[in-house]
Amino acid sequence: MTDSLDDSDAGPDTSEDPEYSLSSDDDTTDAQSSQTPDLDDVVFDNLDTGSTGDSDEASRGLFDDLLEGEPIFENKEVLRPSYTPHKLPHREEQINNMATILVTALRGDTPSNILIYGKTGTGKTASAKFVSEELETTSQKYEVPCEVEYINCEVTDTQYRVLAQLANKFINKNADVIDDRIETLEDVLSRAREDATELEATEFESVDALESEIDALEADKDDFEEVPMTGWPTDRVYSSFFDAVDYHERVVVIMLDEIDKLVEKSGDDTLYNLSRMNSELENSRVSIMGISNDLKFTDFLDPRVKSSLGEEEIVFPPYDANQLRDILQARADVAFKGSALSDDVIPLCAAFAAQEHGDARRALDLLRTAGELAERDQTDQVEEDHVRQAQEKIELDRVVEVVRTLPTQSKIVLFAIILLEKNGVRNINTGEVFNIYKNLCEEIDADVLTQRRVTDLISELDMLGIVNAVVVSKGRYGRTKEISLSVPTEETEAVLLSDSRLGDIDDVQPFVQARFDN
Ligand SMILES: Nc1ncnc2c1ncn2[C@@H]1O[C@H](COP(=O)(O)OP(=O)(O)OP(=O)(O)O)[C@@H](O)[C@H]1O
Repeated sequence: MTDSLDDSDAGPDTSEDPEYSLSSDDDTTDAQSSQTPDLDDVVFDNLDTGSTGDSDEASRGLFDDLLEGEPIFENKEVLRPSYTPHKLPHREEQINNMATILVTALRGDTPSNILIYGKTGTGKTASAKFVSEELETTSQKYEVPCEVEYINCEVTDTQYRVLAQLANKFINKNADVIDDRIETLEDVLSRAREDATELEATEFESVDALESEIDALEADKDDFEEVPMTGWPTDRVYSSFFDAVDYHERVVVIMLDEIDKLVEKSGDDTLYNLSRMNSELENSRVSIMGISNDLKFTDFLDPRVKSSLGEEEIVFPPYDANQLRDILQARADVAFKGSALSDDVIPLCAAFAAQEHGDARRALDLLRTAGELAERDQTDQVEEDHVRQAQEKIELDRVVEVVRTLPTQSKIVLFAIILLEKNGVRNINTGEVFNIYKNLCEEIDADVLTQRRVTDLISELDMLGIVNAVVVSKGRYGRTKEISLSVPTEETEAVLLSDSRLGDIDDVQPFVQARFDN
């Protein structure tokens, strides 16, 4: 098809050419437009402007350039957060501790509840998932019923949702178990109808008994009603979950990742209910594995919940630079082509991430981004400089995300600080920020908060690392805050102005002037 077009005089296929469709729309009547288009005209139009050639070259160049460089990556996926590694260096101790506690489940007993603590990126989720998979595999091997259910409480953050999600998981699992059982029994039934001695090896005394067991199983299946994601009273959701879990003998480990988010959002009722279930369950046993990066969240728990949940505690300390090197090296061996990394790359990524409280996620992000930047440069080696650029890029991305998601009032306060800095004001104080803030609010019709609230918002910006506010003593004039920006001015301003409300402010100069008038 392509060949015949190239060789013929008809010119390129214009069916998707925007120029063509524009001109035919522009000046044709309905009657004309229903006629066969005159291809020759279009071809000549394009030839006149020379646009076909250019755009072909441009679109060819776009991908050709990128493909030309030796690819650096062998398998980039292993550097992504979604990848679950099978080896977790420097977490042997924590993994063994978890396994020692959970092995009880394989003996058919209830394991103690476990609380896992550690800062972000210290491998808590990866280790807990690894142990769970091993636990489930071993339970299948020894035919001891043991199941692990994972819930991310950042997403599923109310008692209703947690219980409904769990209920539905177990309802579905029960349905599978029931279907299997019915299939087996129906098989026996059909053989028993031919030959009654087939029943001798079973627990059924007659074909009737077998039939009524199948009917009972069908009825059980119908009884399990899926829980809707809203609308039921919580008691009903709880009892659905309870019945579904207790349907047959098993040990269930409920893994609640980011458990602090659940407590923060909806208190400790869920944990209270889950932790007292075992005294009422007849067939099954439930054990909870909570994961948190907030060491203090248990302070908000009812003492009974706190002691039950924290039967066993496992701490995941931050990684140091050497440990991060090992983690990166193991992944890099799979992710990159043989000699794609220069010697300094892994130590530098590890050193940067070690400064960030030993976060393996950050280290892996850095390595992946450095690789992508090198790929974009079309070099065949990732160099130290790519890591430095990656560090800046990740930091900027973080700032952009934090600033973009600030509430409008905080954005106005931050904009006021930026305006002051851009106009060369040094040692900015709260009063100056407030004056400009007030004017900006009036301009965009936003509510004006009190100076005290604005001071709080400045402290919040400080905590987010966007501004730096230090309290300085002015001797007998008391104390004041000196505020400066901790993030790049231009980029932050651009993010703020992309907010439709702030973007409406055309000329900011009068607002800065206003600080001298107040
Ligand atoms: N010891 C390790 N070996 C290999 N990869 C690791 C190790 N520790 C963490 N990682 C990787 O680092 C990333 C973050 O780990 P993980 O999600 O387990 O952290 P976390 O402690 O649960 O963090 P958060 O509290 O933010 O959820 C994942 O991509 C994980 O595969």
